[in-house]
Amino acid sequence: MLIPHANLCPFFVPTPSSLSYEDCKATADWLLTQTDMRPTVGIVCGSGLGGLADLLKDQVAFNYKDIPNFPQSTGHRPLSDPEGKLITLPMRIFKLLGVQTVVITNAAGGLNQDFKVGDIMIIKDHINLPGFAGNNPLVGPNDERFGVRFPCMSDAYDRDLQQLAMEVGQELGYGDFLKEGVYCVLGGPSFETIAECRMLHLLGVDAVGMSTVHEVIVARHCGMRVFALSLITNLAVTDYDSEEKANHEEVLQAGKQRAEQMERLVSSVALPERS
Ligand SMILES: O=P(O)(O)O[C@@H]1C[C@H](O)[C@@H](CO)O1
Ligand code: HPA
Repeated sequence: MLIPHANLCPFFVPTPSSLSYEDCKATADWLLTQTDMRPTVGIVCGSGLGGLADLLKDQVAFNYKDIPNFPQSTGHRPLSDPEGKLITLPMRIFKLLGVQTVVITNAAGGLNQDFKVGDIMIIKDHINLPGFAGNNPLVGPNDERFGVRFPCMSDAYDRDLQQLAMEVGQELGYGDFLKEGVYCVLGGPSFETIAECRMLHLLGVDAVGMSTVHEVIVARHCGMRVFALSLITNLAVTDYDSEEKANHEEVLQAGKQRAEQMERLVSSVALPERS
């Protein structure tokens, strides 16, 4: 199953009703009545990377508005938008559909000095910076039917899938632009200041973005394997003399230029029967 993802809403505070087991089960059960397909891989597409959907054969597509309890739209939300509470709901629906592996892609700004625009970074770990201030999607009552109260995150990103992606990437001839690193999420929607980029660099962050981490936390909470890639669409500005300015058009453009390779890598790692 494949969906586009929403940005992190920094003031996201889940309420029991927004994430109840019963809501998710009703949604999953409805989807299962609509198709004989039983997905084992769930894919969340990042900015400019929606072309992954075209790789799927025998597609069954649903309008979000027709799916019970499903967020009506995703994408860029103002901080106060209450629908932002629902960004991780699809992970729990994936789980109840039988999905075992979640693949997430995103666009990100490169902080590692060795990174170039167009590099693909296999995410090996993350920093949930908003989480330091209590912004964690698991805040609130815990439903043990999804997972434990205090889930481990030291194994958030599946190491076997990371290694497989490195090997497959080398075989595909992607060695020059395939990297690995730590992704840090910020709330957005504004891009970072120069001082913020410098701070993130000092913290050991390789790429910065506005998504993915909350989905990863919820996916791991309910026991799915996670594989995630960042496309480096721009280089974060750390120099006050620089004329560079991050902008969304540049992000989308870089996404288009590397879309084919991203799609091939994802399909080779997660959907080997399709590649
Ligand atoms: O793939 P995502 O949505 O994480 O992409 C980044 C964050 C913003 O949505 C957008 C900014 O240009 O790109
Ligand atoms: N910062 C945050 N999010 C991003 C960036 C960035 O530089 N590029 C793409 N998404």
